[in-house]
Amino acid sequence: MAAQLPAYKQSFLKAAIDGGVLKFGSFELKSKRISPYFFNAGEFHSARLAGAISSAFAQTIIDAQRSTGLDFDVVFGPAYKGIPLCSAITIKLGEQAPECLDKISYSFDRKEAKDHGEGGNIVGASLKNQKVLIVDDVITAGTAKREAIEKIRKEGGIVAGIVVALDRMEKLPAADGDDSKPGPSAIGELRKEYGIPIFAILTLDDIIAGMKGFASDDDVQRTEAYRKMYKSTD
Ligand SMILES: O=P(O)(O)OC[C@H]1O[C@H](OP(=O)(O)OP(=O)(O)O)[C@H](O)[C@@H]1O
Ligand SMILES: O=C(O)c1cc(=O)[nH]c(=O)[nH]1
Repeated sequence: MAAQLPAYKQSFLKAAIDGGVLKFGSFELKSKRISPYFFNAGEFHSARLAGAISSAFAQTIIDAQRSTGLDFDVVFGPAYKGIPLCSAITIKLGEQAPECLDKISYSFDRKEAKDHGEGGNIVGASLKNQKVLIVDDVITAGTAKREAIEKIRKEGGIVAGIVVALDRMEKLPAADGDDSKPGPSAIGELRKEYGIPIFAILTLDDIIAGMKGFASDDDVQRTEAYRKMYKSTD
């Protein structure tokens, strides 16, 4: 286990490993890259694991509030994996910081607009004129995060920041499709382009340090080779 990590990150990494959230093999990502590892936040479904992931998010958010002044009204989870996250994290924040019980809410989007009943794309708190914190499982190329930012802005919200469980530390996909060239990070470009802070509970470096005790040498080598190929220059 990565010894330098704060205790709550270590126990989150342990929960991800023990809960089978972190898998090794061959996985096609949203970006079309083929990855030897995959972080499936859908596996955090038991009461124990849902508690573990929401606690780690709440701790990361509270640390960011203290250290950077992060301020928000609504916790927004992009469909689909962001949906249970935003709800569980909001409940956990209310428990850990009771002063925010009546101050913060959650909200999420539908992948397809609903054309009956209340209609629309957003479920939960209105985003209009609200400071919105996006929570999601993973950041790879930043495509899903860009879509979420644009949706929130369209609804009149102000994006306050992003918190993810895992920063895969990857470079942006190359415009010419040649992924072998060095490139800037997806996370750094989002920070610059939108002027927002982005926080992660774990990074790929933490995972590689933590997997050494339990994964096969072959999986460690393939994950290190993937990091070498796709890690950003910043
Ligand atoms: O493009 P990025 O911002 O780097 O993020 C990669 C995202 O892609 C996946 O979501 P997907 O859109 O496949 O939806 P899901 O939540 O339904 O799995 C995954 O869950 C990450 O959230
Ligand atoms: O980039 C993705 O699509 C992705 C990577 C990952 O580790 N986990 C996930 O759910 N999606």
